[in-house]
Amino acid sequence: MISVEEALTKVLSLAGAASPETLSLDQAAGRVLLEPAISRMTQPPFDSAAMDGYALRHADLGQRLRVIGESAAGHPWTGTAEPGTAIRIFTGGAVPSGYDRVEMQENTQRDGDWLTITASSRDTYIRGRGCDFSEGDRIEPGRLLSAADIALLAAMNLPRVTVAKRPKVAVLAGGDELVRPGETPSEGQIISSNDLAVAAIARAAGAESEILPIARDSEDSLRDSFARAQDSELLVTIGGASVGDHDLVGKVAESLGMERAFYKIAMRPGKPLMAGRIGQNAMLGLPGNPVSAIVCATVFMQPLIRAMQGLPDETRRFRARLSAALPPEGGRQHYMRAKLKDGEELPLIAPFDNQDSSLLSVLSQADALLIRPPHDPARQEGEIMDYLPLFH
Ligand SMILES: Nc1nc2c(c(=O)[nH]1)N[C@H]1C(S)=C(S)[C@@H](COP(=O)(O)OP(=O)(O)OC[C@H]3O[C@@H](n4cnc5c(N)ncnc54)[C@H](O)[C@@H]3O)O[C@H]1N2
Ligand code: MOO
Repeated sequence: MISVEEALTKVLSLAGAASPETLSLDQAAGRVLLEPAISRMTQPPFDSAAMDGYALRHADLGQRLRVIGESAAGHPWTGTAEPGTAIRIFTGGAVPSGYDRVEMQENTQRDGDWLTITASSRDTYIRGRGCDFSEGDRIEPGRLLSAADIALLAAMNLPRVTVAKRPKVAVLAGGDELVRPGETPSEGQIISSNDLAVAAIARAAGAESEILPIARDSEDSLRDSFARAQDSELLVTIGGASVGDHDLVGKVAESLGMERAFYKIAMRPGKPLMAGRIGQNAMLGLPGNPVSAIVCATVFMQPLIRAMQGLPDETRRFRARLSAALPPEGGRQHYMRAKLKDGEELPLIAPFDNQDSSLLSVLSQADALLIRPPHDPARQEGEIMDYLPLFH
């Protein structure tokens, strides 16, 4: 069995280079930028008023001023500045050259064409040309485009960007016991839940995920399902990974030429995780227990899908204080389903009593996975431990 860290390195090495596509900005949020974006604008393109009020000259403060023009956003004033004058100006309007400050209208008194400054602000209320960004400024590739990035790209007058295609991920649940939600299970059957969860987790990481028809517990059925996944860059199987007579995923994958990166890791839940490559495509074999499948999808599949889009592994651990004592651990790194509560300088974390890897009702209440390294000794209440936030 290899460690979680070694397994993650091997999983990430299954990612090929991201494929580029050009999208309009309204499609690009949540995508990874693959080429530098180079601004075609300087922003603001002119000195611009930050307040509604009057443009004037600092040298004229203390005098009554004659209002000789108006500058509104989109409607600049084109006359010539003269001493002792002011320009009525609105937020976003160009400050005409020759004027070096804007006074907000609350600090002025207007009488026909005449203006008195009743109080003078410390700020000039001028946003200088280029104070935000300049033509030629770059946004470097390798970042996930946020709503703010989209706004910045738009302001830079870049209507299209080159981003990573969404990786195609096929999710395959297998087992004679499984039927779809809404169907009536026969004796011995249950509802397939894992494939829906795994597909949702894949989508949250930026993939286009397809849920394949449930495979039966036969080599032929599995082979058919693998064939359907040929166009997907990543096939994620669920179940059939362990040592039982009906656990056929590894066998079928190998008969199709899978180069296995590893099988079995020192992780709880998730021991029978499998990863490798079939031809050009990556494959992850998740264990069937629902919590095992979902935890492995979070810890391994999500970083892999991000890597397929050119993103580095951004998994961040957080710290919390244990709100109860814990017994020592065995040889596998344990991801305990836990609940967070506000604490003083750190949040408090409480693992659920029942950590069985079949319990979806517990996982659905959990907001964190408390990480206990292999052979972690007994822990006291109040000790500081690492955790991963769940589903955020
Ligand atoms: N003798 C041993 N038995 C088991 C071992 C072991 O080391 N030796 N490991 C256990 C661990 S740990 C895990 S995890 C499971 C993983 O088994 P499989 O990956 O082969 O999963 P299945 O046997 O197919 O299913 C396990 C469990 O999960 C349910 N399941 C499967 N798919 C779905 C689905 N899509 N939706 C909902 N539930 C699903 C399935 O019905 C089983 O109850 O093996 C242990 N055994
Ligand atoms: O490792 Mo299994 O994934 O504990 O239930």
